[in-house]
Amino acid sequence: MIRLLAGLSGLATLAFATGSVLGGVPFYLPILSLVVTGVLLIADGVPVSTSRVPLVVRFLIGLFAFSFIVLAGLVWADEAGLVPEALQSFLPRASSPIIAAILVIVHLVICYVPVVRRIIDMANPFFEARTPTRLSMGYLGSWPMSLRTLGLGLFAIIIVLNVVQVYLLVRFNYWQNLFFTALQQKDGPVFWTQLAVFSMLATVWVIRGMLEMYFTGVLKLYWRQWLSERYVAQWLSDKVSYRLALDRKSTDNPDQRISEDVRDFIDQVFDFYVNIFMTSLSLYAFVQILWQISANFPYSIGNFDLSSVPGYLVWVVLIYAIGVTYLTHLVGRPLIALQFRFQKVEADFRYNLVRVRENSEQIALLHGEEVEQRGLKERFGAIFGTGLSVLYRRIKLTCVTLAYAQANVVLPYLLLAPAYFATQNMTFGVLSQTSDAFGNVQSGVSFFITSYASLAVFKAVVDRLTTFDHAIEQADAARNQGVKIERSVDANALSGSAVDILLPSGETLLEKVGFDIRKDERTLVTGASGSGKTTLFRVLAGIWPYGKGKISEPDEGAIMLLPQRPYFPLGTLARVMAYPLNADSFSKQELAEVLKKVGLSHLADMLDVEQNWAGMLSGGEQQRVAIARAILRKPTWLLLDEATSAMDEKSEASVYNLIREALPETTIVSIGHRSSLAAHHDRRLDVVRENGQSRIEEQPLAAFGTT
Ligand SMILES: Nc1ncnc2c1ncn2[C@@H]1O[C@H](COP(=O)(O)OP(=O)(O)OP(=O)(O)O)[C@@H](O)[C@H]1O
Repeated sequence: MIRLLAGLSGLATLAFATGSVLGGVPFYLPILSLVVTGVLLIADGVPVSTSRVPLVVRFLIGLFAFSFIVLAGLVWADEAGLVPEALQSFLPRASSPIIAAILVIVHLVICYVPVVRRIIDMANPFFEARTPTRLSMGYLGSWPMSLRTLGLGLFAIIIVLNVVQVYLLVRFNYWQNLFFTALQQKDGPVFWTQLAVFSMLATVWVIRGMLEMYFTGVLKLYWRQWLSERYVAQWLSDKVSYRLALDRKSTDNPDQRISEDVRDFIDQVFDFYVNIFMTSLSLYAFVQILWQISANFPYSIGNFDLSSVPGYLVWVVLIYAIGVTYLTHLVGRPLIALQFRFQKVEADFRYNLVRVRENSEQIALLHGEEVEQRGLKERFGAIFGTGLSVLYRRIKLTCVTLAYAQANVVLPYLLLAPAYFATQNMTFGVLSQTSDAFGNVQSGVSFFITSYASLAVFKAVVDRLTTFDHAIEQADAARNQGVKIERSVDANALSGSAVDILLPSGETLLEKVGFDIRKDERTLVTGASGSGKTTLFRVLAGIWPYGKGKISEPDEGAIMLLPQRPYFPLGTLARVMAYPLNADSFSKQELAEVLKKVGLSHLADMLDVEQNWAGMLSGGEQQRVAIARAILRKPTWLLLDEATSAMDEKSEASVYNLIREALPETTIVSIGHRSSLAAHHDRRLDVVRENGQSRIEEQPLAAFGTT
């Protein structure tokens, strides 16, 4: 597509050059056309590599290049006298193709600005995604398309709507002149005509606003859905979330990054681009108007005729806007740090409340309410203090901005009134139009000056997402990096030789240990608290990334590990039991039978009940549900890490007997501290911790509990 445009633009260059030599066509058209052709070729990978320019920028370059060719073509057609008189008023200004060509060039250049490039690189994958989706537009219907078509299509519509907005602003500006002049001259017919024109313009204005809101909202939602799903998939792929949690220094709050930061990134990248685009266009349009009008307003300071400076009103507005924006910056600057602090103390307070809610039982048992109240009061004290500082700073800032807004009402008149009174034939319409153009230029300049502050906030969001990306990449790479555990498949044993198991800090927990757990015997792993039993199980289950040595074990799917505190997802009891499979993977009857077997027959009628099961069931009952899960899954190897510790000895014995009956093909490896467990196993491995290091020793079962 871009190449086709480059070809068209190349042909246009030849046509414009001929027109220019023959006379009529302005000399800059062939030059610009040549430059646009060059940019298109570079964007398409000629002569540099294609990957340099992201798709989303190539698309924008293409869009603006197309506008350039059309606009330049119209200007050319007008010069050639091909446009009928009636259509003259619809022709673009001679300068319009210049803006389009500038936009083409600027978009290529900004690709090479490092910070902008980082932002584009983060935004681009959405616009490249070929994932099929449906664009549904309420009553109008819905259409299948790829995300890439949807994203680029909506983006193009939004840009066109913004161009329409600037066009309308300019039309309103001219309308002011005609309308107020008609009022002043008591010209009834023109007044009524202009009122009708206004109604039409206003209607288009309202419809345009609604359309922009709709398309922007839809695009942002699709984009956010895609980006959140991508992050969630990366986060939950191949144990990345677990490894991220192990390495606590790398990323805080992945939840916040996936929800708030993704939302903020999309909002800000979008608004930032659209605002810059819109403001640039409007500045361009209104600077021209103000520049032209300046000549009509003679203004002298003493003997100096200010109006002898070309476009002096533009310079005045520039100096004024820079001055006031600088003042606003001085007064408002401390607010950024204060806001940051305010968000932090708010988050601290909320986090404390959540902790109290989650641990309400412990707090009640320990009579900790008073201490908690004091803690919460202190946290709120920080909110109060910071809130007051924010308030005072805001009042000062509002004082400046309100005064500025009021001054803006009269300032243009203050500047223009002397000329208005001194010039007999100057209409009130011109005065009003000038004041409007003045306001537009001034707010455009202010936007550019203040946008650096939003860029700072924006950068913080981009940084948080980039570090998250890096952390995910690192956690993914940690699987292979520094981890020297060689795994080979052996369906009949869990064995290891010269295995070092390390902690995330690099410290050695188990050094050069060997073990051989065979399929045909039930093994009990014992050892003092903190000796490393659970970590050994994590290594066997394939989730612990820190270590080296050789391990042989069955395929990952053959091993199931039940921890002391099982995880219960939110949802129905059937879902909890079937996890991680779907609830409908098992029939209700099957689930009810297993519940009965593990001694939870009283829950058999509640399989479809949705509630916080982890909060409602006792520790022992939760462990029984986990055993039920294992019975449903029928693993070849079942690792029980104190998975029956919350049960009394009798219940524990019946659970072990049940496992033996229900899962005759399954090999059990348990971790436990109770001597009664010896009866359910054939051998014992003891993890001994001495001088800060642990080793594994074979010990007689009979000695367990008596040592
Ligand atoms: N994610 C981690 N980060 C840092 N240290 C850890 C981590 N997990 C475990 N450890 C440390 O490793 C050591 C062994 O822990 P592990 O849980 O394997 O012991 P254990 O023998 O199962 O203890 P217990 O019988 O009390 O359950 C402990 O000192 C523990 O603090």
